[in-house]
Amino acid sequence: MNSSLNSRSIGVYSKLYFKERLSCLQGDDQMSGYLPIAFTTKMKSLLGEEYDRFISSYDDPRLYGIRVNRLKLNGEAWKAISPLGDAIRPIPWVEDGYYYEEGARPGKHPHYHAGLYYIQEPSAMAPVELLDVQPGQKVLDLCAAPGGKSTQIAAKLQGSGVLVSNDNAKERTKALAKNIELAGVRNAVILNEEPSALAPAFGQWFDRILVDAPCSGEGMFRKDESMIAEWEKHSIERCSTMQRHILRDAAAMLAPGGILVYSTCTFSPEENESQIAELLAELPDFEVVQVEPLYGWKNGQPDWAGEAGRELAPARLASLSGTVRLWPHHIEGEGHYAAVLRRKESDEAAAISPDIEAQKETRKKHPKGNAGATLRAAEKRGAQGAKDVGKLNKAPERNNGRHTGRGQTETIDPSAMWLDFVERELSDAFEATGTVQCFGSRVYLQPASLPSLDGLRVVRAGWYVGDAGRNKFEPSQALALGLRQSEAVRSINMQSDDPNVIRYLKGETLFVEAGQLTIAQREGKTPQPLKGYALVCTDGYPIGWGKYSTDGMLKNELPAGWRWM
Ligand SMILES: C[S@@+](CC[C@H](N)C(=O)[O-])C[C@H]1O[C@@H](n2cnc3c(N)ncnc32)[C@H](O)[C@@H]1O
Repeated sequence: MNSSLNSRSIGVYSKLYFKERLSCLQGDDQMSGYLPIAFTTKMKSLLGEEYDRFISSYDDPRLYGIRVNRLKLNGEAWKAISPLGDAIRPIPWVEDGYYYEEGARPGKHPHYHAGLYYIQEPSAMAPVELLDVQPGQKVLDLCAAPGGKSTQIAAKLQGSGVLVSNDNAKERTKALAKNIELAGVRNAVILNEEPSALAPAFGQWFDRILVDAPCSGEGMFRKDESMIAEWEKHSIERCSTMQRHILRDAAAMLAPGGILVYSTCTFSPEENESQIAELLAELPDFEVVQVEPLYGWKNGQPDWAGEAGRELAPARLASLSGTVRLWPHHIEGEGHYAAVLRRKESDEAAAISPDIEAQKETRKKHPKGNAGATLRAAEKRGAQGAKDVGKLNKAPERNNGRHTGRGQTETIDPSAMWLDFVERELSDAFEATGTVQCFGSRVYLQPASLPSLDGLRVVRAGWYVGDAGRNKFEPSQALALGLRQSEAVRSINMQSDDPNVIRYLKGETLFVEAGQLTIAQREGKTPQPLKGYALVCTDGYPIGWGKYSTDGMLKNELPAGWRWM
């Protein structure tokens, strides 16, 4: 790589260059004319004669993608009920991913509010496809907000196993939680932590880890012009330092034989091949799993790995060609990079001769990224075994006492109230998995076998099913969206083009004939009265709760933050 174009020179890039027109471009509206000169100069040097094709792709219209949520239905079933069904094309690298046309506005359809799909840039769907997630596995999505890839992972898990979704930005975890709940995920835990805090808590616990790293975002310039302005703020050098630390902590949590996918939406080699080369030099028990560059994807570039690459044995350096680059001039999608890494099984690791010298050198240079130390701490903690998550110290217990009227206080047990709700309001089809965990009056179903979350910042300790405050159990929106229609005792279904659906989504009260309610029959139990919670559905998929009263009124229980805007 040309040394005059390293990350330091990018730092010198000045705002004066921003939006300056490149002399070679014609036409006033061309986006390529607004790219930072430091960026285009560097790309020219990297791409050589391919550069012209690359840069003209910035003047192509941006692409729009949608991924059908296979936790709820598959692509064929969705196409059969969706007005978008005829106007979409499959994205070749993702099951049930589709391109849709600009102006289709899938976010403004009731199916969006039922969590039937996630709107996601087509290339951004690639990393999870490479992660090879299988039902039952323990999966960590380390940089997860706003949750596109977490919801994709959850669909691969099909409700079994555990998804731990983490992001260190508190504000962004709100969108993460909402998207996971909208998708109807039952087996996720959402955390708001630095990776260095997670590694000691989990040890080598995960079968699969996704590091969708914060990056300089060069691959998103066409999709989102604001990324160009962000580019200077998140300089390549700053990003690559962050990535190095995140990747080391992630590596410390991968089980032997496990797979870690590292991905970015940027082109800079410092954030891509160099990161992987450094990791390979430092951790001899990690290897690159070769990805076949199908669909117009291109090989990673070992010769772009820079200094880190020179420290690697030739075969390990060459293995970087098995990482992939998604170029906007070769595929219908934005720019991405992905590397699939595997941690060798313990017996394989013992047999390899580590690049010891390279490892020592790298540790000297990046003392904070010392995965070995983190790992030792993690192993120590792992040996303590799982503790009762009820001791989690982030959600202080509220006073759940209530007066009995006899001068005594009776303690309300939120978990008993949940079980009572299950008994009364959910049908025989409902099968709860996980353990009931209560934090204050909030009740969660937590995936079994999770290590202790003590001391961690927990956003959701599992599937948030409801709140037992105010002397009654109120089912959550997350419960509604995670259920199937048949799992509720009472439900009402409306076609998505029924104006009452939008009225409901806007928070209005509906009037419903008793005959429109579906009441589930339960074996050996007296039939439920018409009055009570009803799961409101569109085209057979839940969108929230209503409370039915016998005068035909369906009181709207949709929380304000979930309403149609
Ligand atoms: C590329 S975005 C992730 C997009 C997400 N995977 C998705 O598909 O919706 C990178 C994320 O990394 C988060 N992040 C930045 N530094 C982090 C760190 N040290 N630990 C964990 N997350 C971090 C950012 O807040 C941001 O949400």
